[in-house]
Order: sequence, then C-alpha cells, then structure tokens
Amino acid sequence: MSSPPSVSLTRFLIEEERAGHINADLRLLIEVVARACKTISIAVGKGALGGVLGDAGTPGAASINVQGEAQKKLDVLSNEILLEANAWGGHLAGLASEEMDHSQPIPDVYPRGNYLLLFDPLDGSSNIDVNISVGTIFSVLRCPDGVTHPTDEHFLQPGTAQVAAGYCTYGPSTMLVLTVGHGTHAFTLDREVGSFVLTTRGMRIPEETKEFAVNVSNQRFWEAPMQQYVGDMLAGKEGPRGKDFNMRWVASMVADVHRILTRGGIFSYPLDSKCRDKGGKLRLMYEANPMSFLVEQAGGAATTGRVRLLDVEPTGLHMRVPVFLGSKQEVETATRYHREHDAAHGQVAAA
Ligand SMILES: O=P(O)(O)OC[C@H]1O[C@](O)(COP(=O)(O)O)[C@@H](O)[C@@H]1O
Ligand SMILES: [Mg+2]
Ligand SMILES: [Mg+2]
Repeated sequence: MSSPPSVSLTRFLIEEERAGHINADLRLLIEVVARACKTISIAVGKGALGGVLGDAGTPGAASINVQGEAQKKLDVLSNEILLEANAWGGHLAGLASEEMDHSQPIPDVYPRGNYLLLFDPLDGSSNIDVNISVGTIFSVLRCPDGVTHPTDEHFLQPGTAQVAAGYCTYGPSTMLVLTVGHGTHAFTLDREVGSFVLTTRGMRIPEETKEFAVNVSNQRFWEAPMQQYVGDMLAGKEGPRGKDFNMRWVASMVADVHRILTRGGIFSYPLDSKCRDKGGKLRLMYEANPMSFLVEQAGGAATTGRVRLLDVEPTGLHMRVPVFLGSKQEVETATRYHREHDAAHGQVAAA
C-alpha cells in the first residue's frame, strides 16, 4: 500500500491560502523566512569547518549588541542572512531583530508590503560552540495602515496581534514549526531535496506533565512563589504535588520549547533578583510572543506567572518578561502559586 504523498511547505501554505487563512503576501513572506533558515542551517551545520564558531569582533574587542551581550559570529551571520533575504521580497514594510538596536524600514529601492517581521536570528547562542541545538525564532505583525516607513513604535503590538509565528531548530535534523493561527505544524528539512516537508500536522501539547525546564542555578534569586512552586515539584510524590517530576534544561529556548510541543512539559524563565530591573531575561517581541502563539495554538498555555503573555502591552522593542509556557494545567498551577502569593501579600499583579 503506497504511503500518502508528502506535503511540502509550499503546498501547505497554498492550501492555507485557499482556505482563506493567509494571503499571498504572507505566504511568500513565510517562504522567504524558511529559505533564510535553510541557509542558516547550512552555516550552523558546517561548524568549525565553516569558520562560524566563536565570538564576533576581534580578540580584546568583542562586538556587543543592544542587550549588552557579546555577539557570536553566528548571531551576526544569521542576522545578515535574514536581513538580505527579506529586503527585496515586497511583502514587508519593516523588520526588527534581537541583534539590532532599532527596527529598519525596507529600503526605498525595494517594493514595500504590509507586514512587519521580528526575529531572534540565532537563539541559544551559548550552545553554538558546543554543538548543541540552536535555532531562529520569528513573529509577523501587520504594519499599521498608512504607515510607509515604520519605526519602533509601530512594532509595539501585543502578541494577540501576531498573524504568524515560528521557529527553526538546527539540531540532528532541521525543523520548522509554524502557526498562522490555525494550529501549530511541524516540518522537517529534506536535505536531499532541499525543502521542508510536513511531518506533524496539528501538534497537541498534553494538558498534564511530569517534566519541567528551568535554570535551577538561579534558584536563590527567585521570588518566593517560584521557590515554593519548584520546591513542591522537587518534593515528588511524597510532597504536596503527589507525583515525581523530571527536569530538563538545554539552555536553548527553541530546543526546550520544541521538546514541550512534542511531548509536553513546562518551560520557565521566571523573574529573579538578577534580572528584575530589566523585567526578566527573555525578550517579549521575538522570543516570548512567538513561542506563546505556537504553544496556545497547540492547546498549551503561556503566562508571565501572573498574566497571559499574549496580552502583555509592549513598551519597547527589546522589552523582557518572565515566561511560563507549556502544558496547560501545569502553567495554570505555576500561575496560581504566584497569584495566591500576591493575594496573600497584598501585591497587585504586575506584568
Ligand atoms: O544561560 P541561561 O540562563 O540558562 O539562559 C538560557 C536562555 O537564554 C537564551 O539563550 C537567550 O536567547 P539568545 O541565545 O537568543 O540570546 C535562551 O535561548 C535560553 O532559554
Ligand atoms: Mg533567544
Ligand atoms: Mg539570539
């Protein structure tokens, strides 16, 4: 019995357009981002042979980005690949990146479109030199009507305004995970053919889980409700949660979230006293929002520990937020710990 014909990303997007879920411009935009990810995947795959490992800048003069972080060569290269690929397509009005201080309108020499693209060109940078999965994360918004040269303020739209989001993981296989607001779907790169093929239509995150992902080395800096929440999980079945939990932490958000979309779990990067003044560690616009859209479309949940992440009003392009996402019931439990603590201590829910 012959196997069903494989569905390429191109065919999948054309079917989404026929279903009225996306228009031709958004379809082309996603195709262009996917092609850029293929180019990044090749560079990542070459590793030391491609001279792409290590820090950008020169010895003694590291190249520091708007986050105050030393850029890796692959952070810079991936950013350039995405900028070049998206400049001339005619479906964008502007783009913004983790690696750039401000957004950029599409140059006047090129036709302009109605969408805004935000991306984390290389996620999991601390894992680049040690050959652990890294990725690219992207989010798509509409450009406000009548705006031809968008500036940072035009990007400041809540996560609920996203029309598409996705990530690409560069691991043992290269995978693209995508939503246009009608479920979350996974594609695997067929390296021989050079195209993404649909491998999971309609990913579903189990509502319950026994697996959590958090950088426990930050425990002493956590808020009291987070200490309690993780302490109760670590207490196992003898403890208040009545079940044993396992822990995973890859330190590449794309890899940790991909595991959760595939088999469930909860991922969190909570507020702690080290990052409190910044509002958190992870960035709302090109990390938390796209991942939350993908997770919610797969039946999961995403909060800041206090409020739904997709409802957060952005105040800056590189705004940071606490993140809890994954299996619905577990995220609700983690959020309850924070809300009950706030209520008991007369604290009003912040972001
Ligand atoms: O080093 P830590 O504290 O474990 O943090 C790891 C987190 O930081 C990140 O690497 C931040 O992203 P970038 O690599 O894009 O800066 C996430 O991918 C990951 O979840
Ligand atoms: Mg990142
Ligand atoms: Mg990054």
